[in-house]
Amino acid sequence: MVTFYVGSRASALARQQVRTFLAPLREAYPDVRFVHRPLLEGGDKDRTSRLAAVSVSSGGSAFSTNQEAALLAGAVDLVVHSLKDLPTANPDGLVLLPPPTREDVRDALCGGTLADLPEGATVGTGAARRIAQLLAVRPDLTPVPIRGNVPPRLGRTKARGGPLDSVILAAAGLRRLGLDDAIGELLPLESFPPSAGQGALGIQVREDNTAIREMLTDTGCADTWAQVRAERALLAELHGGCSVPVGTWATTPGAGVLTLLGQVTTLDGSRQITARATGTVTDPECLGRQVAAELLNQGAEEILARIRPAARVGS
Ligand SMILES: NCc1[nH]cc(CCC(=O)O)c1CC(=O)O
Repeated sequence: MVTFYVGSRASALARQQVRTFLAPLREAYPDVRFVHRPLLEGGDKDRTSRLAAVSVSSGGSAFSTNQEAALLAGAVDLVVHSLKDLPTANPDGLVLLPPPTREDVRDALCGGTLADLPEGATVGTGAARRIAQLLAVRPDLTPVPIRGNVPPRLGRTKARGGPLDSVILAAAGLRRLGLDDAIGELLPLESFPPSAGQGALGIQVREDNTAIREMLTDTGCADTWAQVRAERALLAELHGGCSVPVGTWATTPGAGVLTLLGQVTTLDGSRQITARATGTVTDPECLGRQVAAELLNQGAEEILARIRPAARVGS
């Protein structure tokens, strides 16, 4: 019997994402054994994992470098990431495969609605993009930096006994964890375009692992794949990671059409640049570069250059 080892972070969300990803595969390949090997990342302190010591010095994301090292070392055959946590620079020897259909791409306000929050209300989010977008529509609100996994972040709201009026979280994570009832408002995509790849899984394998690549050739969603490639190409062109105030949202309305919205906002929300274009699903990177170029034409570099050294917190 063939066994494939599947890596992911050890959080509840990551475990749920692996279950969701593996369910159809387990059904389609009853003779293959899929073994989940959760692996703690970055700030995680689990000493029991024999893989926790493996690390790469590629300067990658705190959410993904251990996973990538485990893949390269052959300790796992495949890693299920949250795509938006994966840097756009691809480590040598690893490739991304088309992921399953993406979850809800929107950000969610938990604890009221934007219109109902009183003047000066606190909104928990550490993400530069979310802070900037929030202040662009409600400059009176008070962003409060929060970090950590989804459930403890949600626990910071007054509704759940915490100190904050509200928090912003990705709808995808909330839905995957069955926490949809905490959503007060799904933020409109035109003013709150998400992080590149939000709501999608990042399915990463070794480039030379033909067995698993063959098995997974037909399991991905072509529309999701075109969308996230365009979004990531836009982000890469702006040299952005997960810590810059860049929002991007691609759609595939049908007939091979791909649309892409890009948005860059100053951290205080006072200036916002938006660009959009339409292309084809056959060349998502071209569309991403085109929209990025339009943003740069409108002055995006000036905004990003000012923010880059200061921005540290992801999402
Ligand atoms: N940066 C943390 C992170 N990475 C992926 C998700 C949620 C799931 C997703 O967007 O795919 C989250 C939490 C959040 O932003 O609320």
